[in-house]
Amino acid sequence: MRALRAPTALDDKYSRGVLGVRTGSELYPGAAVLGVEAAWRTGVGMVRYLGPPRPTALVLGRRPETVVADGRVQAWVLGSGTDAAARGAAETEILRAVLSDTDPVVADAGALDIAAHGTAPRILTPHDREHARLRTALGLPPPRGPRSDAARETADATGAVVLLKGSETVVAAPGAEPVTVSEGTPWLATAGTGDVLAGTIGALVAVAAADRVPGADGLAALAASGAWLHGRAGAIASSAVGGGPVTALDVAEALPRAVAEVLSSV
Ligand SMILES: NC(=O)C1=CN([C@@H]2O[C@H](COP(=O)(O)OP(=O)(O)OC[C@H]3O[C@@H](n4cnc5c(N)ncnc54)[C@H](OP(=O)(O)O)[C@@H]3O)[C@@H](O)[C@H]2O)[C@@H](O)CC1
Ligand SMILES: Nc1ncnc2c1ncn2[C@@H]1O[C@H](COP(=O)(O)OP(=O)(O)O)[C@@H](O)[C@H]1O
Repeated sequence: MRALRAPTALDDKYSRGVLGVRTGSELYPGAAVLGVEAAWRTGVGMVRYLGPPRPTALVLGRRPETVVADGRVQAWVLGSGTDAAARGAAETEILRAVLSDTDPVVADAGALDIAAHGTAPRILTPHDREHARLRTALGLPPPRGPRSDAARETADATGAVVLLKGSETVVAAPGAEPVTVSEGTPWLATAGTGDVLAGTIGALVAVAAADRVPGADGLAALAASGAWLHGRAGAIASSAVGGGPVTALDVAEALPRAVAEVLSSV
């Protein structure tokens, strides 16, 4: 499966995929802006953002093209900039409904606990600390030994693709050999780049699912491609400032160049 395709004369905004995003909170509104920005910059037909008032206002301020009305989507990003401990009953019910449906889901941060279960095709995107917490909740031992072994075990236990973030990002699909993505720069170790990654992968999944909902192997390939594009965008953003530091928003803004590089090489 090709993770990226350029639009053609036959495309419209719906044929290119619609991504639904439920991220951000009053405490972490910026995470919503970063994920939505990244999704647009990766190339998707439409982004629907559904969240609390403050992040909604900030998302619209930065990206007025974002649709904030509910409606059909081809994939979801859930959880960046949210805290599972602060989630209300109504939001839990909505997330459960999404996770027991059939549209693919990218789950980050505050949605990881709930997305460990569900019938929807799922990509979980923990960093190491979130991964350890998730394993505890699942009754698995703390991660020891190679990160890829632990990620694979978590993928097997949840039935989801597990993308374990770090300087080396591991992508493990249930029952399959994990792959490692090391494209990027240590400058990516800065707040909010994980929120950008979730939006990037969400866009790739929505575009692919507009054609056909991917199976676990396809989802894992899209997750790895998203991690690679995100790493490449970080490297491009740093090069643009002579190899200097980047912010998460810089990474999102560099995504179109990373996408263009890939499309021009095929
Ligand atoms: N702009 C936005 O809106 C952004 C929003 N974001 C959102 O924030 C949410 C939480 O994400 P996260 O990854 O920080 O959470 P988490 O794994 O619970 O880690 C917390 C642990 O870190 C530790 N710790 C704290 N300070 C430390 C220090 N100085 N040096 C070393 N350790 C330190 C601290 O440990 P302790 O204090 O117990 O030692 C604590 O246990 C999540 O929703 C994410 O999406 C982010 O993406 C950023 C941009
Ligand atoms: N030292 C590093 N080298 C390369 N990439 C890194 C490094 N540290 C973190 N990253 C990448 O940066 C992102 C950080 O995500 P995350 O930990 O969720 O941060 P946040 O929650 O602040 O958004 C991930 O994509 C991760 O792979």
